[in-house]
Amino acid sequence: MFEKTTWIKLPRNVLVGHDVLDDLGEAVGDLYLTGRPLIVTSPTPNEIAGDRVRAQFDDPATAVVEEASFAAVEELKETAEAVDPGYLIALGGGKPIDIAKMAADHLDVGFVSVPTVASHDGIVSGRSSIPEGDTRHSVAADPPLAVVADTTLIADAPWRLTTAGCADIISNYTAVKDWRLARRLRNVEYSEYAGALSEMTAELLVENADMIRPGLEESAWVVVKALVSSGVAMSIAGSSRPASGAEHLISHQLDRIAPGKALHGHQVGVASILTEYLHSGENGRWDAIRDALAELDAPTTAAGLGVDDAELIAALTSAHEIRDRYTILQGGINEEAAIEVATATGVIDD
Ligand SMILES: NC(=O)C1=CN([C@@H]2O[C@H](COP(=O)(O)OP(=O)(O)OC[C@H]3O[C@@H](n4cnc5c(N)ncnc54)[C@H](OP(=O)(O)O)[C@@H]3O)[C@@H](O)[C@H]2O)C=CC1
Ligand SMILES: O=C(CO)COP(=O)(O)O
Ligand SMILES: [Zn+2]
Repeated sequence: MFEKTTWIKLPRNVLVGHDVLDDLGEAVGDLYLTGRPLIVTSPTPNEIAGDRVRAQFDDPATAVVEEASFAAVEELKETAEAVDPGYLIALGGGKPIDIAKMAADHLDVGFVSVPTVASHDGIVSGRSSIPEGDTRHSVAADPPLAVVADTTLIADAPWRLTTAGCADIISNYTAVKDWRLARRLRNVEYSEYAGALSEMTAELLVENADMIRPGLEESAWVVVKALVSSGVAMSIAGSSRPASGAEHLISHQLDRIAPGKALHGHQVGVASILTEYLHSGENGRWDAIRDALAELDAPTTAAGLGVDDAELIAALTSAHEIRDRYTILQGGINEEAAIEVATATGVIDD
């Protein structure tokens, strides 16, 4: 008997473009939500865009979060108890978006994502990534009901955050390779639709890297659309598999070994060079990944990430220990082999 069920949760309204922040009220109105909104933001986006958001709603409440942590999620839930919001609006980068996403899930209310940076695909996905001690927990939650991404604001945000978002998308290329490998060797559930969408999104960014430039609104638009596609791929898969393979494991280990030194997207980009080499050898597309990252001003080396060669090697050799997710690193890579791949790809010096 056929017993499979699929439940794909996707945002209903996605607005990306020039000054669309002023259409937020209309996009939210179209969702038929009731009650007052609680706007969850952090200091800079609150200063840049908080008043423009508040002006579009009756009786909005605001919570400003300073850090991403489980304590911040609990604090937000306490604020929500006092405010009694009908829904949450997250305004800012990954920090307020992840906290609002998780709190909304616990409170059983909807949430709307209003990214002011394009730093990673968490701005549209159904996953929160919350640091705790030296670990980052990837927690499933409902994706946003709507995403309103104002390219005017995003184009003005620090360029390094945008290049991190680009690198997070480029890393989908190796994430999908790991997913396919896991299907072949461990029969893990695989979605052709999610895999193809994620892979195509990464390919498009690699091919068009030279057209993505700082301060250009059109570039912000291309990057946000790619992040939306990546989020949709994860929603179709019902997991982060289409966008998170061994390169993400290496990055998660770098978060522990060398915390706070580099942005998530930059770490997964460099790690993707390594895992592509491991998948396909010297004739693989690791150099196309490296060249696309370089074209975008994203780091391509350990030094570019601000981490020591030894820290990079430690992350690479221990990445397989942290998650039950079959990848090219299953069983681990020893130090000698790790140094060889990192040297061959120029990620560490000879
Ligand atoms: N859910 C997921 O899949 C993933 C989640 N993450 C999580 O996301 C977080 C990192 O994301 P990131 O977006 O870098 O985090 P932040 O929200 O901290 O944003 C980065 C910086 O940009 C500032 N900022 C925001 N908008 C603007 C703007 N328009 N102009 C200028 N500055 C701006 C913020 O200011 P301020 O300091 O005032 O907030 C902050 O200093 C981490 O908590 C990480 O764990 C990372 C990867 C994946
Ligand atoms: O960063 C992500 C996808 O780009 C989320 O992946 P994780 O499930 O590894 O946290
Ligand atoms: Zn990522």
